[in-house]
Amino acid sequence: VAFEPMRNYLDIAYMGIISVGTPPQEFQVIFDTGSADLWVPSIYCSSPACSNHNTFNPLRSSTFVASGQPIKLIYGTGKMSGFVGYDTIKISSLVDRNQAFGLSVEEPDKILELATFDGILGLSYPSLSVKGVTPVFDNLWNQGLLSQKLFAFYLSSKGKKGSVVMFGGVDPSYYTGELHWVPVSKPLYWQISMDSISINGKVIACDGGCQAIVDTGTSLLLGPQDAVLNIQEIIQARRSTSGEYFIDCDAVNTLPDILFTIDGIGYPVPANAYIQKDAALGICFSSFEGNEDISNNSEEWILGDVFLRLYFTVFDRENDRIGLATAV
Ligand SMILES: CCOC(=O)N[C@@H](CC(C)C)C(=O)N[C@@H](CC(C)C)C(=O)N[C@@H](CC1CCCCC1)[C@@H](O)[C@@H](O)CC(C)C
Repeated sequence: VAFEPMRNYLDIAYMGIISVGTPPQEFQVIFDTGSADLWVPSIYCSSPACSNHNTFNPLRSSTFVASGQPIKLIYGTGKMSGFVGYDTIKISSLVDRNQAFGLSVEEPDKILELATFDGILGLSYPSLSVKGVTPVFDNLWNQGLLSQKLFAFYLSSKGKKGSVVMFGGVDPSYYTGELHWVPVSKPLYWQISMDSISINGKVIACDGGCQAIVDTGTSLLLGPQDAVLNIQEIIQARRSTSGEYFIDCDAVNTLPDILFTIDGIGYPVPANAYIQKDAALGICFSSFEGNEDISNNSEEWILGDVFLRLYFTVFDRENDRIGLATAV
């Protein structure tokens, strides 16, 4: 099992260090199960986001091979465009040779300029990656570097042991109880079927079942606008002028768990997880966010870091299933 330690940035993002090229050039990347491509900023990018981040210089890598293929990646927050190159990528003890990755030429969004990471390493299915590009995990597997075709995430909360993504095996010291396996419903994202979302035994969303994407690259819990509005009301969150929903911080002690039932098993999310405290401002916000991208009828949720801090998650490509267990 290869362990890649990650830094927890304010419970918003988890990033680890990889190196690209020979000799190695280091980058901080988000390990994102919600996308499938690897890219890093390059010396050919003049966006503000590139001038204040590490940039890859292919001219200084003896193992770099250019391809004329353009690449353009669009995320919920942020986008990049550039071109595809091949080089050696190092992730902890793993040496991923001849890996296709994006070199950015444009990174127009402010969010990437302010980001505490340089690039993104996607861990979703190859069907989600740009045409003809083999994702990192698939390349690692194809090179026989992993004993099992899976990876797992432990996302730390404040003051707990370090966050880590482990490749090729599961270290059971990161969870208690049993792993519950849920089949991937559609192998594009790490997508599963969810039974319901309830509070005090009453279904408040995902009534009759819905889809959920398990996404390490998303900070909060996203759902259809009106479903989320209903939850905001139930937890007495009030809309601020800036569009966020804030809650009386004392409510953490009185609001009940919200239960995400998946494959017949209930996964409680306590109020201290679905309420984010902004320590600096001393105010509290709801961790539920309406996703305007997702139409209200295709009830689809995104279980981000808020959920993943509570539940150690195994992403099993061998069996197209996700394992969930209570994180230590
Ligand atoms: C308080 C609000 O927090 C955020 O908006 N956080 C950002 C991540 C932060 C590190 C900038 C977020 O959740 N972004 C989601 C927003 C989306 C759920 C509407 C996203 O685009 N995540 C990216 C990965 C992000 C992209 C921005 C850079 C960091 C990695 C990817 O997982 C999704 O595109 C997957 C898709 C199913 C929605």
